[in-house]
Amino acid sequence: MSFELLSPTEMSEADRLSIARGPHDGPALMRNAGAAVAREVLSRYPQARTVHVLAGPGNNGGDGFAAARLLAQAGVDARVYCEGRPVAGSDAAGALADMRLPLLGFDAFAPEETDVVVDALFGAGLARAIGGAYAQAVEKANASGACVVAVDLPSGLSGGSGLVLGTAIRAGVTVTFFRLKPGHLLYPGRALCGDTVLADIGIPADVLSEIGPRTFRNTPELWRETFPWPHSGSHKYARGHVGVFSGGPSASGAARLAAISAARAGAGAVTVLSPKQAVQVNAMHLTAVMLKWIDTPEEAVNFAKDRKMSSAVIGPGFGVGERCVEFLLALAGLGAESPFGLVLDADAITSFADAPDRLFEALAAIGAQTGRERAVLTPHEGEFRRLFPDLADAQGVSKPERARRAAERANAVVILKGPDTVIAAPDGRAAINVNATPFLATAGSGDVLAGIVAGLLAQGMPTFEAAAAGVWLHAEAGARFGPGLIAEDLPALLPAALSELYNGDRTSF
Ligand SMILES: NC(=O)C1=CN([C@@H]2O[C@H](COP(=O)(O)OP(=O)(O)OC[C@H]3O[C@@H](n4cnc5c(N)ncnc54)[C@H](OP(=O)(O)O)[C@@H]3O)[C@@H](O)[C@H]2O)[C@@H](O)CC1
Ligand SMILES: Nc1ncnc2c1ncn2[C@@H]1O[C@H](COP(=O)(O)OP(=O)(O)O)[C@@H](O)[C@H]1O
Ligand SMILES: [K+]
Repeated sequence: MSFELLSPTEMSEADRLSIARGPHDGPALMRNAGAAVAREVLSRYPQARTVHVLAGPGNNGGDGFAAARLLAQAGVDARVYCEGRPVAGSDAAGALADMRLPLLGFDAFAPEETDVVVDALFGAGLARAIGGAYAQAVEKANASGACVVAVDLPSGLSGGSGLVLGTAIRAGVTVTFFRLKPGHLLYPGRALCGDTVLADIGIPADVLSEIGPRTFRNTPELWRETFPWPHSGSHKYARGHVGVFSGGPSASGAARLAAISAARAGAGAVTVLSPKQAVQVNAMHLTAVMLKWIDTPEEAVNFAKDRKMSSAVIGPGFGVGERCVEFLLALAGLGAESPFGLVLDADAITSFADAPDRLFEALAAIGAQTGRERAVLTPHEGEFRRLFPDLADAQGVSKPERARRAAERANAVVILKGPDTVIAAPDGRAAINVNATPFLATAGSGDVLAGIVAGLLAQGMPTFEAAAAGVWLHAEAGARFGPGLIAEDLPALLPAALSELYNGDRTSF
């Protein structure tokens, strides 16, 4: 499956460019869309005798008319309900004229549990909250227990943001066209779509070069070419050296989780940088990972320079406060001689809650030194709110857009975590992750993610790609375990996920 995602505006641009280039005009695209929906209904629900088609006033309704015509031709009892009529001369009006089935009002809509409902009320053109008779029809469909096949999007779901406007239909299957939309992958939308089927309706892929999509599904195709596999001439120093800052004696586990994960992700060397009081406890638990006693920011910077550290993780278990701020500001000065990647998680984010601009300025300095942002922030929604309170509360703004604005402001790649983790870069690229499992919601899981990303950064992978690959690998590892997963399990699950990537076992993800 392709990885570009199109906003409703970009999708209508794709329609427009495709129609301008031919060979399919608007009515032909609509017939193809209707045929894809009818095909899905007939193949999934061969026993269904009655199919209720809810048609809206725009082209989404037009797809519904086109599907109803084919369903009736196939011998199905197709009943079509419509309140407003399509605008005269529109493609939808043409599809209605071709359909030749009676139009019923929404009052007559009373689906049984064993029926199928085709939801063609609103798709890309949903402009405001659904209300009135449309909302009642949506509620009736949801309450009926009938299987719903949504055309393009479950009605009420915003294709751009994945947010619900007013109310929304709950679909068992969603048939969408040409490319997926962000709303199919972002919650709550993802949960409303059921299975999402992507249908080819004849729009040529080369329209994308003119549209230039900036939002993607996070699949290996997005970053595979930049993945840092070792080659025959590699030696451990060429594979990067990661430093992971440890907290005190009662908070050192997070750093060790991040450290072993960085090593599993392929870093040639990993050192836990530990305060004196925690050196002993760290020493008892580390084998391949090295250990260095570091008490001051100056010692950290000197060690990083002497031992050619190429990335660092700071935050997990480190402790919130001025000490963390001082370490971070010192590390931000690295990178003048060679690229230095910095992953900021947990306490390193929270430590700047009172003065986010201080952090953003420091990260801008890294960018200025290395020519590109080399820092990654990994907030969950709570941590995001501490640094970007205005963006956290922005009404109706999608998760990718919030992450993008944050990335631009922070001069860093932002991994905004959750069931639909978004990775965003200051240049406007954003990827939505789709392979996670809820079993990843376990203490320490975020520390593992921070370590994986640092491991990839240390090997020279570009920042956005390293962040996206790290999120994918973390989720893939979690998905391989399932129930009972704890964070300690994750590093040992990485080799299988990496092998699959390395061997190219799966050609499409
Ligand atoms: N172009 C093509 O060739 C192809 C397009 N395709 C299909 O077209 C779909 C997009 O069609 P679309 O742009 O007409 O939008 P659509 O989703 O039907 O809604 C717009 C209508 O709804 C109305 N409306 C909006 N919100 C409302 C609300 N809350 N409550 C009440 N009314 C509301 C709005 O009215 P207005 O806002 O103007 O008052 C307008 O009348 C796309 O999803 C795909 O299925 C495919 O066939 C492939 C080829
Ligand atoms: N419901 C969920 N489904 C999938 N992944 C989830 C879910 N909840 C959390 N995660 C993932 O689990 C990880 C938790 O990280 P974080 O909240 O930082 O935990 P911790 O600080 O305990 O390590 C993140 O990668 C996040 O995306
Ligand atoms: K719909």
